[in-house]
Amino acid sequence: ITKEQQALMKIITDAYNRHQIPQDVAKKLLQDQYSAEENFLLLTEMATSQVQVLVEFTKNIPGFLSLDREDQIALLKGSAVEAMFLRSAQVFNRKTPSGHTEVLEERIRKSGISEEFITPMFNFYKSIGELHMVQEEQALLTTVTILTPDRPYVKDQQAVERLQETILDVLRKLCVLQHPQEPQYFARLLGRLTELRTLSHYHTEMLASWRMNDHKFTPLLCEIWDV
Ligand SMILES: Nc1ccc(C(=O)O[C@H]2C[C@H]3CC[C@@H]2C3)cc1
Repeated sequence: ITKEQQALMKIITDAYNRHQIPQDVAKKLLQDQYSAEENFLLLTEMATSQVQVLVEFTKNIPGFLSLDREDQIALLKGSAVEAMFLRSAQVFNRKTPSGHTEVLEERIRKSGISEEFITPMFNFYKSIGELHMVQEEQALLTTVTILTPDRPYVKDQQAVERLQETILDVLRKLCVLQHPQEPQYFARLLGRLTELRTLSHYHTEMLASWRMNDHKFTPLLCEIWDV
């Protein structure tokens, strides 16, 4: 890893750690009662704050703000679900001492999300947990997801591709350094991104089923997901 690649990794990882869900939102998961309504409202608050965190994090990706403005929006809208599932997988797998994990799982299971989406979601969380990613890998993988050139409405795909390749190069080298006994680790990481795309299709249906039962979303979630 070259000096400038180390600098790039540091910028991205620091930004990733700096922009986290506010503790008060995470703490709420433990307090209030368990009605489906209450759980749904908590998840809405969690998802909204995760999107806000995503926007702030993305602004720190070197080169992102130099992209065409409309392409920046297209990348954010196109990657929000995947970045959110990646982030919530990491929150979920961080065995917090106070057992947030079970509570969060309980709330997700009892929030009006139908079983057909719950299963793939928790399978994904498990498959992310099994990777035991270091925080740099988490930050870089999320960045690779955001910088996906073939999102809908991206005009200058080349410019996005150049940025993504830079990050992929650092991530590949980092994986070799962090997991020397596992040469195919980098490929496994990228395989998770494919699983993420499947999840985002489930997510769209999840939103539609919530809308059906006139569940209220926040303006930010409506805007980022065109609901
Ligand atoms: N009104 C909404 C509430 C929650 C979501 C959502 O995607 O929730 C995400 C947070 C974690 C639990 C389900 C997914 C992952 C979307 C709209």
